[in-house]
Amino acid sequence: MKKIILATKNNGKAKEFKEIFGSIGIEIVTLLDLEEDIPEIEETGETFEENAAIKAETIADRFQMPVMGDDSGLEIDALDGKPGVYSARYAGLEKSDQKNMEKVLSELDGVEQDERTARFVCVLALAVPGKETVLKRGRCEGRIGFEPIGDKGFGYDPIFYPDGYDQTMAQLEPEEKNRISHRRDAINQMMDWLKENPLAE
Ligand SMILES: O=c1[nH]c(=O)c2ncn([C@@H]3O[C@H](COP(=O)(O)OP(=O)(O)OP(=O)(O)O)[C@@H](O)[C@H]3O)c2[nH]1
Ligand SMILES: [Mg+2]
Repeated sequence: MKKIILATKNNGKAKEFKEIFGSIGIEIVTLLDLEEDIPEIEETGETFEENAAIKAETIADRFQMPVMGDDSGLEIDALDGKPGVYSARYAGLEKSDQKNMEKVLSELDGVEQDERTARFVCVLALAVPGKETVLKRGRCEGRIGFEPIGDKGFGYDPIFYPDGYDQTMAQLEPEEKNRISHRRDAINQMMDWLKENPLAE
């Protein structure tokens, strides 16, 4: 398999998938690369797994080809796992990374450093027409800071300190983020599965 369709319209994800798969010679095509306009896919699931499957299966049905979907987000322990599956739209439907971070920081007002534990989660779904969808969950543990720092990455990266780092995810070089991220973890698990269960060409 030399080309994979990724059912996303998120530029940050698209870039990371292209970097990671590019390094092993696989081309990633996303919904942002297609000429035709694909309607917004409604994320009606209550779990990352359900939403990743909805995205992958919708596009796999449409093109009758194998498709991967990524549903991901941030789970903050002091907020009982929020924003979770609502990470992209936490501060409203217009999807502003800035506003989402502000909302999280204000909800964590008064919460001390030791209590600010969190993790990024990435669930990858591989949908193949006529087959059962395969799901893999990746994680990256860390803590939420007190202000946004750094301008790399996307989403909540400027307020997330991965365990073992005194820099935020948005201060790390892309290669470093891609080495330790939840997305990398999920991709590694999916690649391992694909080695055991190769798709027919
Ligand atoms: O700082 C971050 N670093 C990451 O590495 C990361 N991965 C996910 N997220 C957050 O979780 C939402 C995904 O929501 P999501 O899976 O529904 O994707 P999306 O709606 O942005 O695009 P699509 O793939 O659905 O088209 C994103 O928007 C971000 O807020 C991240 N934040
Ligand atoms: Mg989404």
